[in-house]
Amino acid sequence: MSNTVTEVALPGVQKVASGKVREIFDLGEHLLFVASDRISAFDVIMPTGIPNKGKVLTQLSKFWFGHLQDIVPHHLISADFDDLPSELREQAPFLRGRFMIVKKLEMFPVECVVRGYLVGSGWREYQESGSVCGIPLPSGLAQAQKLPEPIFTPAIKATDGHDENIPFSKMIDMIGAEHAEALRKVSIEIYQRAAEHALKKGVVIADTKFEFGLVDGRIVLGDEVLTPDSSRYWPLPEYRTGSNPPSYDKQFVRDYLETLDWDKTPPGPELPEQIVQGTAERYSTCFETITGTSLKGV
Ligand SMILES: N#Cc1c(N)ncnc1-c1cnn(Cc2cccc(F)c2)c1
Repeated sequence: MSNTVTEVALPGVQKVASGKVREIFDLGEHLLFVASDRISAFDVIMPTGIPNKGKVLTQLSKFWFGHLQDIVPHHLISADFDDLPSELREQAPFLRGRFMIVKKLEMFPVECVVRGYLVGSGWREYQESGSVCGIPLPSGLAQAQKLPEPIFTPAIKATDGHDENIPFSKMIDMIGAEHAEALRKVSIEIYQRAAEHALKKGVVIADTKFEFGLVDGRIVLGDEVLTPDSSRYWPLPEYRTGSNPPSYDKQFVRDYLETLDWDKTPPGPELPEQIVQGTAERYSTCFETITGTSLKGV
């Protein structure tokens, strides 16, 4: 049977939000943030899941929340199975390792993107204008080159689901100068801390996206954080400038899809078992490399 994955449904709890690969449910005082094994490539969700992907991304978020909590408070309350309500422990054992019980935040309607390397839409914009999101950059930079300093390029979720870059001035209009400047500062600080840690482990975190909210007027880090779904992870040994470096986690899937006569529109094609297993191994290796611990027992 193919390892297909459907949206998570949970008995007795209301779903309040869903993304490509994650769902949020209302537990009353808190929220339940669930990561599925779904994987997307070229912005299309594949019908075949990657075993343990949701567990890896959840446990990576838990690691990074702890690693960064001296800089910024976070919304994670617990990722321990024993802390789930009893009816969920009994009826949804598949949640083990892939959920977070989180505080309810008053979310800012802005995605806080930090770019440390010149790649993707940033590279394309730089080639045309010498700047990224209106931020001028030195001339002569190569594709995937490390930027002199990380840049903050906020975005909003467009109606078609894609991220739309906005100028910092619009972020100020949306949430006020005090919060906009505070989010820019803390986003760059936590990206730098994480990127430095990852580089020591042989992983380049090229860019990432944070989401924040407020609790009692205080800024709190929400969503997932510094996962391969919210960030570009590159293996350092394969990192080169001048082309798009291979993705730590998704390269097997991307390379396989490029061999198909597929027009990159939904539905995505089923993934062969060897691609699934190879990708699952990349995710678990990524977790062990970044955290220095094993997923076994989670
Ligand atoms: N995190 C968080 C969070 C929180 N702690 N409190 C209140 N709201 C949110 C919240 C609401 N939507 N999102 C985006 C999002 C993320 C993941 C999956 C989705 F479907 C949608 C985040």
